[in-house]
Amino acid sequence: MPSKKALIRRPSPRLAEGLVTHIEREKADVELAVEQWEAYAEALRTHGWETVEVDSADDCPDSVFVEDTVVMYKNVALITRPGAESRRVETTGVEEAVARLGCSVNWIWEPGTLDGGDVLKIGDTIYVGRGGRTNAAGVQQLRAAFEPLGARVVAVPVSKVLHLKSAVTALPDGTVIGHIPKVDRPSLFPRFLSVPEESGSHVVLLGGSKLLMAASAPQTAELFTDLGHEPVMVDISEFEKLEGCVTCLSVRVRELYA
Ligand SMILES: NC(=O)NCCC[C@H](N)C(=O)O
Repeated sequence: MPSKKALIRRPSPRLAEGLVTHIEREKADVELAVEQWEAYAEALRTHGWETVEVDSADDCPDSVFVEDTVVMYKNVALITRPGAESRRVETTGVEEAVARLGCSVNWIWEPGTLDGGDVLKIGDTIYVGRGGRTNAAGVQQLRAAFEPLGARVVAVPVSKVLHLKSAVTALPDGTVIGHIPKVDRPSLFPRFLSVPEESGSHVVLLGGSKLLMAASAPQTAELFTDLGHEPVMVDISEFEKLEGCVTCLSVRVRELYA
């Protein structure tokens, strides 16, 4: 039976030491971050997702951004090899968690690097961002892992932001959304809608017309409401200070038949 589980990982007490690449560092308030993370997890549960906590990794400041460590396609969990060396140790706990869930497990190997934040799935098309964290070998390995299972992998350049999904995600109808100044090549996507705020580019599909979005994108939420979607807003300000967005705080596991 198709599953509706979401992996999440409690913020590390060292969250404020997380990596910052494209923005100025602003000190994150860890206590507030934990509250925001709990509200985020609650929003997932309210909309029918069973949250599964990966064992926390207190020594890994960026471990809350669990999306970067694993890519799901069908029942296969592809454990990544994060582009930032300091994040590679995060994958151990995630590997244990997906194995416990009954996923089939595969890996990105050296010299490949790939962050889950660079992978956007729209049906059986998998866009992968080739940027600061994902290299060409990582793209090739992603292809080798998922194309035999029926996916078509499309590589796109990413230079203006941390990850592909910092620039674009997709609405339930497959329309790709992004804030134009941050998107390298909007023309690569068959249907593209420009949004007014950078953080409006990030949505997690909760099911039906519900979209989980950051509270920092109220104008984009209005645009989506006008188009018949139903935004569910969460404040993730402390994660945004570390270049995180709503997408990177969870990994939805939808096709488990265990
Ligand atoms: N998928 C994502 O957008 N992940 C955000 C990761 C932020 C973290 N501070 C990092 O630089 O790796």
